[in-house]
Amino acid sequence: MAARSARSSTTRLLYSLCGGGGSINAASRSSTAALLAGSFHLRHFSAGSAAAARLREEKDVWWKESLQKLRNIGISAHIDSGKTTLTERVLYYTGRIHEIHEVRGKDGVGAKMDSMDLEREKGITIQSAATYCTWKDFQAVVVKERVEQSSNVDAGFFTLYYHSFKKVNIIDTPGHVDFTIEVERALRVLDGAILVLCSVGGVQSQSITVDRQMRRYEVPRLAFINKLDRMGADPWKVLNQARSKLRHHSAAVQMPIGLEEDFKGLVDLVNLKAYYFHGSSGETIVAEDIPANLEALALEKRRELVEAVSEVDDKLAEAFLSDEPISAADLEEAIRRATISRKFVPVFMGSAFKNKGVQPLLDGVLSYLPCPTEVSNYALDQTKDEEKVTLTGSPAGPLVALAFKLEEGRFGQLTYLRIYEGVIKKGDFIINVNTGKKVKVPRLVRMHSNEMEDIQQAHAGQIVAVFGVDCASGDTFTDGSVKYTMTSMSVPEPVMSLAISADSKDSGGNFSKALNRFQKEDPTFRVGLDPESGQTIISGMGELHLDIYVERMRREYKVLPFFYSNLMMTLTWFGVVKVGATVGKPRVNFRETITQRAEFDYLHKKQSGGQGQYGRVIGYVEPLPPGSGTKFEFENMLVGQAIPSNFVPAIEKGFKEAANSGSLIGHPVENIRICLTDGAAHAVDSSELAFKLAAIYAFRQCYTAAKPVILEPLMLVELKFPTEFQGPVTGDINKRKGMIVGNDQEADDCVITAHVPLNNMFGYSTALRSMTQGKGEFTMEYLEHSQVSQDVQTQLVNTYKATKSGD
Ligand SMILES: Nc1nc2c(ncn2[C@@H]2O[C@H](COP(=O)(O)OP(=O)(O)OP(=O)(O)O)[C@@H](O)[C@H]2O)c(=O)[nH]1
Repeated sequence: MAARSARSSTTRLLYSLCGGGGSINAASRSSTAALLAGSFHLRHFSAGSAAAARLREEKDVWWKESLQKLRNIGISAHIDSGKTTLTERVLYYTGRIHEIHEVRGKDGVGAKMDSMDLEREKGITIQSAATYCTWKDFQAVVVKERVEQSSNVDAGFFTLYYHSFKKVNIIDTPGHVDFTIEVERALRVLDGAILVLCSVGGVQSQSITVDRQMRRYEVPRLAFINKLDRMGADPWKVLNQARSKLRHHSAAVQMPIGLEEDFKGLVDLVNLKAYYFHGSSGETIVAEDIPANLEALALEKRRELVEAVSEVDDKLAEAFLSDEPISAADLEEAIRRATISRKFVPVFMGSAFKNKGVQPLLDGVLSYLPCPTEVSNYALDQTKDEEKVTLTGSPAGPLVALAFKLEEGRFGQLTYLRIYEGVIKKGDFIINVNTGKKVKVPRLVRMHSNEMEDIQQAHAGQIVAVFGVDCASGDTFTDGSVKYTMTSMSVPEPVMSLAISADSKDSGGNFSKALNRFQKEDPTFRVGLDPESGQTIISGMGELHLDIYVERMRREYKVLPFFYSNLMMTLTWFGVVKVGATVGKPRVNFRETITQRAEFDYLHKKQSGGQGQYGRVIGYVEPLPPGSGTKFEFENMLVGQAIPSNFVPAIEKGFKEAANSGSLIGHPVENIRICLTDGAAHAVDSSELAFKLAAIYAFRQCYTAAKPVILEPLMLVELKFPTEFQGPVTGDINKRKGMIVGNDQEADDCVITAHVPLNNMFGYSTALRSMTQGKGEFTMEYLEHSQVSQDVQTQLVNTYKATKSGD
């Protein structure tokens, strides 16, 4: 009897190692899924507590090894660099998909990671998509142990197999700056990244933005120079641009064999071997000696690589300086150390579209990017005044997981989680530390683009999704034994707004459902109400961003939105709004601020009949120093009991409310500090309401004296067009009150960088197309809010007054 219970506890342990699904017999069968996932696999056992202890040890080793073989990476880049095309190849070579489909390919299927219809139609990525794959290094370890008979244990053998592959979780992110939040949240939870660069376009504006984001989240990265098959491909020029524009300390780890139409393969500069990619989809790699005509160049480039790595790696520097031969293994290790410590960016090359160079890049991901335990992550302990706690990244620790992305689906909310510590199992109760709510995990899945695979458990280092758990993006979950939160990601402020309403009462329900869902999923998409007109205002990161949501409303919620017309302008809304719909000019998100200190002394008094109101506030407003990072500051400088302290929060609330709408054009007032120095209260008539009103009126009283100004979003615009059109394009930028800050020549193209007010950029894609016979392209991203000129301010104030008096 005793023996049986000992056996059953070991059975349970093994059973849970197998994922808890099915019986032991079922688990012992060679299931492909289990092999792919990398799992324990039991053949036979008959053992007791000694065996259980042994298994526990084995389990620890397995966790450690499994984590060492895991990579969580993102693929980010400028628009159209080939991120989705590259990911499609990765999925194909790793066996996740069985056919390659192109972005906007002739077969009309589209790439796996662009699963939304809109993405496939437009050929752009809108939402980041997650997937995972396994690559090389299959391991089958057999543990065979004889267990002797003892008082409570049967004699016998157990044989334990475990298998594991190197695994890569990948997030493919959009390139367009309007969807930058998708890049932001992916990078927040990833351990490494591939920065894709176009071998013709080089380092473009959005490459600089995503590189900055990678820097912000301290993400080690590899660069992949894609499209070597294109005319004008010049990887060495792009490498130099990465050094100068991105300040990368980098060197190539490969060099091309031929370029453009003659691009045939790559020389691996670490191993000094040439690789060619044969087969209909480049699946067969043939390694050969370096072609004789490239040998000298390959040696020179290898030396360049060794020198660059030696500059940031002492161990390699020692060997390099003493002129010792440097083996491939030593060089690989040094590159790994330098990349993980973010001192070096190894540069890979290839053509995703022509199926060349993708497998060596995948090898590079495993060789040079960190596994989850090599990246330090920390949380804030809410029980110790937000003290920083370094997370071990071990599955043995308490559960700590960050919800970094939400999607509302037919079956409820799908929440993407990055697990930083511990294990999460289906059916577990977990605590949302931000809300204090305890929730059950009804379903745990692993994502493969828009497909899901149910799993029973997931451990530290993994990226999974849970179904039916209500939470906000950025919430932290634990098992309740700790109260940690992860710092959240940086969310940019929306720069553009649009008034919108449903076409009929019938679609009103769907209209608000759609708005609620989009707002919850995307922190850069906001919905508000214009207090004066009562219109619903949607705000986002740009025209394309708002356009995509309007189109999704039509398709997914069957709402035909009606746009209010401010200026009765009919715009062709990126070709989406048809039937001549009247579209109001989208509103730019202006802000107001003050330029000098102004005093206030306001008494709000109503003492005739009924309950009286009495509150006096005295103090001053002043501009916050530039770059202070705070938008609104309130300082209570009261000494003594002129105003009882219980009224101070109401005063702060009043000032905050007043600052929501400045009196110049009704936009929020920012960069302002309010100091309350004195005041007066009445024993009977003072109330929170009286003081709140006093603060609102005090703000209005002193606002003009504080010399308010209007700020507008200024955009960083990058234009590329054939040089012959330089005259009209630069003339047009000047007309739009833009300031040209960079002018470069790239082959036959002119590349101009300019700062232009967003308010003057509406309809620019159409204008540029007609100025350049459709050959020009541009990207635009938010730079800063800057003060408008005096004449623009007068014009805006007059328009605001006219609208108000017309209401
Ligand atoms: N010639 C050539 N074209 C490529 C290569 N890689 C991608 N393309 C093409 O470039 C275009 C853009 O490719 P995508 O994979 O959608 O680029 P992306 O970076 O994912 O695009 P966004 O996510 O919308 O920014 C498509 O037409 C691809 O077929 C390449 O290696 N060579």
